Amino acid sequence: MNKAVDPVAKLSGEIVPPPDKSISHRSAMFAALSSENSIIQNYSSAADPQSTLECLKQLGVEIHQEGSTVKISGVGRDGFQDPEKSLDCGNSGTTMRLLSGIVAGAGVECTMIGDESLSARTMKRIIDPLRKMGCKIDGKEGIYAPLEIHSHGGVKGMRYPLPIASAQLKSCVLLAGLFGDEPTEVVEDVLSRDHTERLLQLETEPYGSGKIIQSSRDHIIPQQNYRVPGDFSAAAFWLVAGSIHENAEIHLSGTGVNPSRDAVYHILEEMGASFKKTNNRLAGKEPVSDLFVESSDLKPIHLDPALIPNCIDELPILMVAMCFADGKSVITGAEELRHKETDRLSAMAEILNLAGTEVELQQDGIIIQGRRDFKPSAATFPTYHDHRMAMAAAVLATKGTDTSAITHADCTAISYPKFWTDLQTLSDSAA
Ligand SMILES: O=C(O)C1=C[C@@H](OP(=O)(O)O)[C@@H](O)[C@H](O)C1
Ligand SMILES: C=C(OP(=O)(O)O)C(=O)O
Repeated sequence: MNKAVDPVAKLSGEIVPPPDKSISHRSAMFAALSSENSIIQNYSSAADPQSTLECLKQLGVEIHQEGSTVKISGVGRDGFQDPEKSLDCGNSGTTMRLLSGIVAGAGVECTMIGDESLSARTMKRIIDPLRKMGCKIDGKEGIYAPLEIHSHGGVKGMRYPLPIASAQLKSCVLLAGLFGDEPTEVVEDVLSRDHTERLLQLETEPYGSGKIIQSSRDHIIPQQNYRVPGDFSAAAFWLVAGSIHENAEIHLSGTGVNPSRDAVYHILEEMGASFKKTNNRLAGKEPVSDLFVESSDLKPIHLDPALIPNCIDELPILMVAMCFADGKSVITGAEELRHKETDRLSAMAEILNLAGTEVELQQDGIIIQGRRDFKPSAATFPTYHDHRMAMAAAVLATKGTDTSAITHADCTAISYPKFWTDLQTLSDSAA
């Protein structure tokens, strides 16, 4: 389905961002792992976190969903059943990489599958460490889904310096580590999102500029009773939309502002964006605030590569902001973008090019020549079925010279089912 996006003269109103995707996945998996029952409020209705619930049900976990409230009866580490069919992770890398840590650790006999995009994403990063821990796991051509997982003689704890700054890899190893008699220590030099350590209340200690996180069979897995915060990664589309429109005032209530996720807030502020953060509070272990953004003049930036893991999913929309910052902006150290739902570096270069921005694509980044008075050309923007490409292209198109089309627009349901309605709400309230 193509979606037409018209230029918008003004953007204003209040948005409640969708429930956080990363936290929703984890809340369900950790609730299942716990020996107690949990009630999770504001669980995401997006396709990816729903894939996680379906997989857990296949593993014998009792789950009742009423609206956005999800009740999960914990089965404990040893209560997972061998599923009758393959575990379908859909489009969700987080489901496949985190759940594989649990099922491989538990020695559940199963096959994990995904859609075309997920089946083309490397799983080598999790297969290698899981094998070192004694888990039995194999993939197509050794590195892709379907993943075949078998029972084994027990998980061996290990010390694991992370070779990639990836929260999915970190979480996978820590989750498998929960099944080992000896501790597993994950050494993280470059800090990535820390929801797993927070929500499981794992022991962490500082180590150089990073930290060491520990898991083992002795660790008691806490109940997961809380309200999932609004998704900062979804809110980021409106932070940028509000910054680049001359006539914008957007309120984003109940947005998660975990410091390991909110780098783009600070990057945009450094670029000159005008934000306010109020009503700071906690939802369970996670910080939440109400955010406000209004029109601003953006300056270009050379992004510090150390910040990349803390804004990895926001880089596509940050590239859109860079198109409106007067001068040359540079992103380096972002090769991981090539391993997402699509190659997000190439796809964004194509989208920005079609809009008329001068870009230079590099192996690990992009150089963008921005202009304060930039008027994106109307175009049919390809998304490669990638939700973040679709939403970034849509925000760009709201500044266009004429009506644009966004291809495969329904892919926004992967993380943000109400995206198109929210865009309409912000555009209508300006009429
Ligand atoms: O742990 C998570 O919930 C996620 C980690 C990130 O992936 P990597 O760990 O591969 O960087 C991110 O891109 C993804 O959307 C969600
Ligand atoms: C990369 C993403 O998710 P996942 O890896 O879970 O598919 C994303 O949501 O941008």
